[in-house]
Amino acid sequence: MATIELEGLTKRFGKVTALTDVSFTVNDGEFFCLLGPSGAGKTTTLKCVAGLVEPDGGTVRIDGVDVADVEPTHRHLAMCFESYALYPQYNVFDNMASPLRSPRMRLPEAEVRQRVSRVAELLGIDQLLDRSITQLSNGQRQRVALGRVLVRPAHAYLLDEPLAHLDAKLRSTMRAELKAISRGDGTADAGRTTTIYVTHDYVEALSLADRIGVIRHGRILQVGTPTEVWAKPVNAFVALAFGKPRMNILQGTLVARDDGVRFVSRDGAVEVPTPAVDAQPGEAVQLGIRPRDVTLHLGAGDPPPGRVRLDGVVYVLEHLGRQTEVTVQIGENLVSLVASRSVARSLRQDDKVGILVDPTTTHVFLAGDEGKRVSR
Ligand SMILES: Nc1ncnc2c1ncn2[C@@H]1O[C@H](COP(=O)(O)OP(=O)(O)OP(=O)(O)O)[C@@H](O)[C@H]1O
Repeated sequence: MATIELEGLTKRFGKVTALTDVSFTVNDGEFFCLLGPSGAGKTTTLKCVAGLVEPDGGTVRIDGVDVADVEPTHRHLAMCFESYALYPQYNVFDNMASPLRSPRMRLPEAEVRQRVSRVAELLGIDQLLDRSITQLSNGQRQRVALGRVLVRPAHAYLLDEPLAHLDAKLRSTMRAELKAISRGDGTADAGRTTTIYVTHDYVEALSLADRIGVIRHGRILQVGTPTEVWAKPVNAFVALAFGKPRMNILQGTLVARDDGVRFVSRDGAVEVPTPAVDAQPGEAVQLGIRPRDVTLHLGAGDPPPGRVRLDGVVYVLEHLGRQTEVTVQIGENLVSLVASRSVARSLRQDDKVGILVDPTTTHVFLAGDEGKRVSR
């Protein structure tokens, strides 16, 4: 177990700036997900921690010690990068056992067997232990590569998209297993192992992480618990990074009315009170509404107290299994919501519908794709 601190890391590759002032701390035993789109700098960050990339500036500390002069092999980290290298001439068992039999570790063979079989069982590859690597699917290879990391006693695991090549069902099973392994369940090592886990999949981050660091263009935008990044995204980019369907973002301005400040869309068709906003009337802003915070209001009648009714027409219906994504056009604005199949079944394109918005669940950001959150 270890604390890992990154302070002001910068890295350039020629003209490309991969990291700018990256700072965050991963606490002892914490499962930390680094989430960001392709090219954001996730792998480079992980490699700086591992010692495989030398940062141009900044510091990496492991348990309070600056590791700039510590060789990768002496950092006591177990790493799994997406381009996993396995020994094709060995079977699965020997691949997983190889780090434990290395001259540096040389664990007794009984312990090697015990560790390999526990992890293999957790990852669902125990029936493959005698197979040659060449006889495995990509998904199975990926699990072997991950297993090879997890068998090792280490101060921390650095995992780079370890579930990338698995199908959806297996990914979700593996997520649960990984969470269990990181807690120390079923492994020989007591307690939780500090883990930095790189992913571009927000579901993975929300379900696995104790805390998430959102990275874009080599900068950390927000670090927070899954609840914090979901409920209080610091800017519009972070808001859009979580959730499917994605958060609705409407462009407009803040306008002072007699009863308080409101968001008014550019075309004037959407007006929603913005009760707690740190911005001035007249400012260009974006209103964020999560699809699951919007409901349909079919028929006439006043909205329930505390809700705002907006009227529009059905723009598109998209079936998502037992639910349907309904996109409603209000003036020039599109607002998506998720309705039950039974409710959506009665709807047709161009039908007039009302939607209900609870202003206390909305998010207000300044204009721009990284527009800062101004709602409290
Ligand atoms: N060895 C290298 N030489 C040149 N440029 C590099 C090198 N490694 C990374 N980069 C560049 O640095 C930036 C960050 O890359 P990095 O691999 O860290 O992103 P990432 O978030 O892990 O992306 P992905 O999800 O696609 O793996 C990218 O623009 C990438 O092209």
